[in-house]
Amino acid sequence: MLKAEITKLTVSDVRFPTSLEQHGSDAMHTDPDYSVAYVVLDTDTSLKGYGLTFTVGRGTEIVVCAVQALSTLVIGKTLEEIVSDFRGFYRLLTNDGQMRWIGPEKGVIQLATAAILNAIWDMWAHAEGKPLWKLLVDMDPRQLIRCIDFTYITDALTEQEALDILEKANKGKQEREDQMLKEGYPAYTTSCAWLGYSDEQLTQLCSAALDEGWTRFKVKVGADLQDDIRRCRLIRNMIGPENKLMIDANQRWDVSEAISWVSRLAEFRPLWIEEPTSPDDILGHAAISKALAPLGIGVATGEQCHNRVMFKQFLQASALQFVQIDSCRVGSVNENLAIILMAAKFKVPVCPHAGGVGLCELVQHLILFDYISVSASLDNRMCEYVDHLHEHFKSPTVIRNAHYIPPKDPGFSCEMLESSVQKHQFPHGEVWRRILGQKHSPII
Ligand SMILES: C[C@H](O)[C@@H](O)[C@@H](O)[C@H](O)C(=O)O
Ligand SMILES: [Mg+2]
Repeated sequence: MLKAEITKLTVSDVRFPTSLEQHGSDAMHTDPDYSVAYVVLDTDTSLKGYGLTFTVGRGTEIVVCAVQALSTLVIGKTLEEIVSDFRGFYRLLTNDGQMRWIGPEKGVIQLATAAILNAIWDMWAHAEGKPLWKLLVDMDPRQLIRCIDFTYITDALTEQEALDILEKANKGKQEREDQMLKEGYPAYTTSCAWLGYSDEQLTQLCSAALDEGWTRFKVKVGADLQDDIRRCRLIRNMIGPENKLMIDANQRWDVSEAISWVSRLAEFRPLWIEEPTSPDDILGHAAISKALAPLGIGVATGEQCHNRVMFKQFLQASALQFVQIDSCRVGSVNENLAIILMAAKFKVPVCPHAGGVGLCELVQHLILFDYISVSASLDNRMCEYVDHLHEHFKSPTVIRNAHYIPPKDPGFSCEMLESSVQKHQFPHGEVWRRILGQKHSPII
């Protein structure tokens, strides 16, 4: 299977009209249509690879274009050539002498890189007949290290240190894998409290979630302080003093505003404030972290953090207390391995971001790897879950008692149902023809 040669890359613009019901809405993204640039790699054998990157609607066509631009670097390669020097292949994609100018390693081009590399990892896991988390867990630490590009991060984490972290975590690995298979990985839910939901909806969804066994809840904040106070009070009263509450402002504030706004919400005892300000403002996050620490509130960020270099600086500056890796924002598994290992070195918990379509499916593999092979801890750790659009995936996430149950099917859980892809293609799929055909649609 490793000898398979990639013969074709197909990329589609697939969008779901979630904005019609305000699913996924926050203080900055008030009308997201959860979307993906969806990649299918064909080979000269029956082996295929499926990958995606997440977007929120308009602009997905630009990511599709970037994937097409990168495709020339992929077609004609065998899986073996790629994975036997995965670090080299990562650099080939991210350091093309001309295309790196439109990055480097950030923005649209990095989203496109993620979609392609996610498809390669999916193909590799398929070739080995394992779910991706298991492929990673079983991999020799030296081989894992050879998948990572350490350029620009050796002042924070050397290859030797990364290897030491992995080797140290060898102890107890089997027990942790067994525990995960039995109990699953702890999750929190965001889908009760999107910003555009009414108080009635919030109450109803939160009460249903409590019935299902959820104990950790995230609430969107940042548009209006009085609304935030009312909504946080409502949720805290419903979930009681013991359950966990997190708040997420999606980059809405300046630094001093973030500190004063969150101080007003401190009475509801949020565990963290997520993305309080610009995702690029490392020193701003450090100032917010310092100001909120006495209130027992941490800072979480990562869903729009460009790359490992940014994460390095966040960690070096003590600018975050929760690392929110994202399976589609940075350079796929390769770059997330670097981030997970840096977080371990700095002893900061990883709590992945998954608010989007497909993000839960993908990131569960990475957090299972983090627990089994790196951190060996569940302290202050949980993985985000949103209850939207799983029905479009061939191997959707399985949640039991508010825990992610490890996927068993081979691959990276990226494959979507062909019928879903067809129907939701933008703008010619049946769903969009219908919506765009209606005059005065809120989406146009
Ligand atoms: C537009 C999206 O739904 C975001 O609001 C979402 O990813 C969010 O920040 C999250 O943390 O889940
Ligand atoms: Mg968020």
